[in-house]
Formats: sequence, C-alpha cells, structure tokens
Amino acid sequence: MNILEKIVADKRKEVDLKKSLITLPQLEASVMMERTSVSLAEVLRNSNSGIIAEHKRRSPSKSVINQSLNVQDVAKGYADAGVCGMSVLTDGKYFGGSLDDLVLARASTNIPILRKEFIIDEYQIVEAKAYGADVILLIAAILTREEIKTLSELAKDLGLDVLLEVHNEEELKKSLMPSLDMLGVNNRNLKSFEVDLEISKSLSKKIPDDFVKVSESGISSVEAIRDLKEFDYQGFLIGENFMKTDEPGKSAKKFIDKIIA
Ligand SMILES: O=P(O)(O)OC[C@@H](O)[C@@H](O)c1c[nH]c2ccccc12
Repeated sequence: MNILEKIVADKRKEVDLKKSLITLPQLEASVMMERTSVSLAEVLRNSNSGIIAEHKRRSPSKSVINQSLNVQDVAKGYADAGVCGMSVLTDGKYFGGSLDDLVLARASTNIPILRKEFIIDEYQIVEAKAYGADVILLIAAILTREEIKTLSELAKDLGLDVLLEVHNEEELKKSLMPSLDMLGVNNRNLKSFEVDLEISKSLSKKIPDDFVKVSESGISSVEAIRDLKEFDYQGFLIGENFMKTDEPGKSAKKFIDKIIA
C-alpha cells in the first residue's frame, strides 16, 4: 500500500465511524445555508497576487512544520496580509489538523476558506459546509469520474466552490466537467512526495481556459510565482514556506508585497 492508499483507507474508517454517531440527515440539519460564501475563484480572477495560504502543522513528507501557533492568529495574519483565501487542513492523523481548526479559522476571518481534506464521501462535503468552509478540494488521484461528478455537484448545490486537484494528464482528462471551478495542479506527487514545478508548467496548456488555474505545493519564491504566471496560473497554494516561520501572516505579507511591487 502506498501512503495515499493508506490515508484513504483510514479516511474511509473515520467517515463510517462518524456517520454512526451523527447521521447525514442530522449533519444536514446543522448547515446554515444563509451564510453566503465568497467565491475563491472570483477573488483569484481579480487578484494580482493569487496567494492561497495554508494552515499546516505537519505532513507525512515533512513531519513537524510548526506546532506552536494558534489557528486564529494564523487566519487573522493571512487575512491582514491580503491573501485571496486560506486553506485549512482538517486531517488529523497525517497532518495534525481538525474540524476545530476550520471552525476557528472561520470565526476569525471572512476571507474564503478551503477545507483541505481527503474527500471520499458526500458526508465530508456537508461537514465542510456545516463547519464554515467556502471551498472544497477534490483529489482526482483518489476518485473516479463518477465520484468527482456526484461530489462536485453536491458541493455546488450547497454553494461551495470546487477545486479539483490533478498531478498528471490522465487525471486531468478523467476529471474535466462543468461543476468544477478551479483546476489545481499539485507539484508534489502524493505517493512519492517528489516536488517539481515543471508539472504545473507542462499541464497548463491542457487545462481549458474556463477554469481558474492553481499551482499547488513546493512554492517558496516570488520568482517561481512570476514564472508560473507566464503559464496562466492565477492561484498559488503555499503552506510550508509560510508555516515554518513564527509569524506566517507576516511572511505572507512580505511575499505579497514583493509580487505586487
Ligand atoms: O506546503 P506546500 O509545499 O506549500 O504545499 C501546500 C499544499 O499544496 C499541500 O499541502 C497540498 C496540496 N494538495 C494536498 C492534498 C492533501 C494534503 C496536502 C496537500
């Protein structure tokens, strides 16, 4: 079993267990539909920086990144820095995140928030909405085309934006459909953890123009962003580069100031 298969197997158990405690209809009853979400895709289209900043304590590839911050400060710092959106990891076992992190980030800022999770079940999408997310991530490597369709359509019904993540051409071809808003190219191979920004560059021209293009992972310099902008990317998902510092918000601010200078 590779690491991605292991994460998904654990996630299946986790979701089944949750469903036995709080049923899907019960969870649906706690969704506040009246909260109007801010569209991350729209914000990215109109931004000069395109930064989506992530809250990530640790990861399977990097073990500890930063365990001493609190998510409210990070969220406020990112918002003050002028990021387009925030990504919050909610996986506990491999990334040290939680739904609590999502709620606290939501309570701390109004910027669009992405629930960063290994979504394999509609339950997790209702959960994302109930806990205040505006955007969900779907990972093509762990879903069939049918699943991507069902899950993304449910997200759209709930007023959520959808970011679909791919890592190669095959995943991209399998996934294109109108219920997606943003196409993310993960520069990190989730099975081997290898990072290569060339992945974003080579896949760019194969992504139709109606989707906002987002380059994800391994971005640590403003030069890399300038380079990726030449390949039509409008969004840049950055975690570790900000989170490894004592004040991720300040790091993001410096970064954004340089991009728009
Ligand atoms: O910390 P980085 O290298 O800047 O990467 C952020 C983000 O792209 C990465 O955390 C990520 C992208 N896709 C994922 C899917 C699951 C978990 C994590 C991820």
